[in-house]
Amino acid sequence: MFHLEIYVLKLYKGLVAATVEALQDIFVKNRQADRVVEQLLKSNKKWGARDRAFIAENVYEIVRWWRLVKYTAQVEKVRESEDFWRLAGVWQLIKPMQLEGHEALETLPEWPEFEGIDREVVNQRYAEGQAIRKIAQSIPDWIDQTGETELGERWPIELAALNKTAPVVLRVNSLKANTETVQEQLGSEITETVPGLPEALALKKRINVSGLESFKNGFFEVQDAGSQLIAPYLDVHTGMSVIDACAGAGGKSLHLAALLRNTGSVLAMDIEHHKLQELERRAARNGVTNLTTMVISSDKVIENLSETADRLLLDVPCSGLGVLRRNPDSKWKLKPEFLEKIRKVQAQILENYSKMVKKGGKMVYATCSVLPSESEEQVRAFTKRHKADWRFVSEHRTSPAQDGFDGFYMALLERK
Ligand SMILES: C[S@@+](CC[C@H](N)C(=O)[O-])C[C@H]1O[C@@H](n2cnc3c(N)ncnc32)[C@H](O)[C@@H]1O
Repeated sequence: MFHLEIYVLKLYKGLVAATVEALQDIFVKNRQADRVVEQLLKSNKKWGARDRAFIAENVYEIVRWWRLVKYTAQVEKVRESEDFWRLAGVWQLIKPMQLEGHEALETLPEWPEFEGIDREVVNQRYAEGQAIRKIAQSIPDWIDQTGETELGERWPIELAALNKTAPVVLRVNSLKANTETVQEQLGSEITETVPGLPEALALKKRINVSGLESFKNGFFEVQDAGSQLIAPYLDVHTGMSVIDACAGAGGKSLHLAALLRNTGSVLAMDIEHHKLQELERRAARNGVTNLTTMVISSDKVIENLSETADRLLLDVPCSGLGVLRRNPDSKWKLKPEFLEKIRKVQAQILENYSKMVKKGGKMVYATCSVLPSESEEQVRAFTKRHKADWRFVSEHRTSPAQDGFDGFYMALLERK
């Protein structure tokens, strides 16, 4: 969807050192990759646009290809600074084979940190790694196994697509703007429309959108195309009472408020207060006036809202295995125990929160996971338990492999 520039490669030691520092923060201090990159880029005002792009791209791509890079570099445990430097050096050699638009380096610079990296050995190890899926696709054994068990033949195709760099997609805020005006403001060569998604604009060229006046004025939000299908799936009409019960920082709450054209009400709920505070800031920027927030501090909060919603969105917490393109570090941090636990939380949320829907009202259950055990199977189990009072209407999946969107699942159910 967007075009990468061809980089003529010259390595600058300061930038590689910054990349190494970020990787240490992510893998040793266990910090979130996007936060680390954001903070690092803020910390040095002297870096130009190309330097920033170099650091962001190299950090994200090394994290994405971590297992493959380690295998190629023959580093089992990455602990010391010298291990990280070795990985950064080996990555520079294999980068042109992994990413489009990168020229091969003739040789690595003769820095002491890169001593002992032999190009021939690197090429040989890289070729060997390509024959082993979990190495070539850089995924932990247990996730590869779970994916294969749950998705069968579709798994290798989706896995490969989940390792692609994600496009940046905007959702135009229909309360303040339309796609034509935003396209004009950004420049026609910057964005393109997305078939089937009237409010989406995909960036053809990576730019820092959050610094733009039109962003600060609330004309658009950054939201993946697959995610933009979820709020419309809830079939909202003006004047309705809508609850978004796992609202987080509110990507979908804002979309729901816009679909309601600021009529009716959106009650955005979450167990985490700081996320709702961020949502309130975003709502103000978006010109949203029909939204309130509420922290779920106990079961009582949910009970008190029994049969009050015309529409309910349950965008439940999940493994995030549909959005690995954007959060490649999560595959290294995710643990089987967490997946087990989160499936139970999903079932409980469906069971308890669905009571907030009025008779005749509707609910969408959504995940950003490619796994049926967090998605289709949860909905099947729920409708089986509640045959008498809930009707399954429809479901939809987005596929990173087939439509290039993140991997979302959404099911629409109606209360009898
Ligand atoms: C997939 S994220 C939501 C993303 C959000 N809807 C958006 O569009 O940006 C799931 C959210 O559920 C929240 N959560 C976790 N457990 C919850 C619970 N028991 N009840 C309500 N929300 C919960 C998390 O804090 C997180 O913000």
